[in-house]
Amino acid sequence: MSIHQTIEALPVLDFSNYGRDPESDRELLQNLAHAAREVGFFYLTGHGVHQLLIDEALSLSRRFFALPEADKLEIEMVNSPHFRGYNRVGQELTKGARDWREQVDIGSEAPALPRDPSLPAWTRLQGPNQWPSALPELKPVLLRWQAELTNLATRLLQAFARILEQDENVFEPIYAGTPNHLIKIIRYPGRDATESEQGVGAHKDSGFLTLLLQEKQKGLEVETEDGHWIEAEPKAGTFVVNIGELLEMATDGYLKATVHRVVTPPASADRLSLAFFLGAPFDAEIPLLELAPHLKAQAGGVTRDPQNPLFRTSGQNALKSRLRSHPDVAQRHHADLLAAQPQASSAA
Ligand SMILES: O=C(O)CCC(=O)C(=O)O
Ligand SMILES: [Fe+2]
Repeated sequence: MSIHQTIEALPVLDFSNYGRDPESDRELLQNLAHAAREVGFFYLTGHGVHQLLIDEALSLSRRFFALPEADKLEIEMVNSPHFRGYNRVGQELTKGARDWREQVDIGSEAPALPRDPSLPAWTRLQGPNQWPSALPELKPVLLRWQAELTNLATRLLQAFARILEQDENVFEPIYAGTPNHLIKIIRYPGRDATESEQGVGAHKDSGFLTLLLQEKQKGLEVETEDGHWIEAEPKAGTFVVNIGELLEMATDGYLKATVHRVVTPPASADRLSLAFFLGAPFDAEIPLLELAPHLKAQAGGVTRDPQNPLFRTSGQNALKSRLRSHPDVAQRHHADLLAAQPQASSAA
């Protein structure tokens, strides 16, 4: 990558005029290319997601986390072979260490497939979500959230295709039909209620793109190429967008998935965020784009980490992340797969 100076803050991109006229598109795409290559993280304004929906999604998430524990445990993830549902604080691991956050994972909804040893193991990821009976309003709002953010992430992916000098629809197999996405609603308790600073440990996201909504409390930090951390504090009206491992793979490292983490909030504060990960359908093969020579010359290859092998089949990649992040689910439902799995590294 091309970092020659210390970056102090994430860039802000305004998407409101995207697609209206070639002149403003050119400027936006230039800024996007810059942001994507320099930090791999940026704030997005003009995203078109209605403030009322944002407010509703945040307030219902808060109400979910305020429910009595028994109501939350009704949808505990360990009940779901498909890694859906609620995790208590300290239940999820990043690089083998506990993340001090509670969360609900909601994926693309589809019927579970029969356990058939002749099917690839990642088919076990497909299945229904769990929804809390104590808060029935949560489901319709998060389904709208899924639909809106899939739409936004798709438009962003088209813009990424353009900065890669590809056809705008080169990633269509990723989002046409039934796209694969994951929502996490997350609450990070304050320092008085945790045992460490690790809200979520340093990691890369495993999908194509992540869109993150932060409520008010800061804590997200992004690692720059020169190894320092910049704060991505909440900015009203914005999403934080970042690149995941699948986009790194598709571009042979021209675009990089950037390492980030969340630091536990101070005592008596807490932090709420909603993360949306656009992945690829589990049966999709991640394409390796044929980049123009001047782009290819800047593609440094995919980061090789023996602890974190990357697979071209999307489902295999997703299963790897899920098994190591949720050892309780893995033990209960997928013990037969564990011996074959390498440990550590990405959170989602
Ligand atoms: O909560 C946040 O701000 C970020 C969460 C995150 O990075 C993740 O879940 O992958
Ligand atoms: Fe992340």
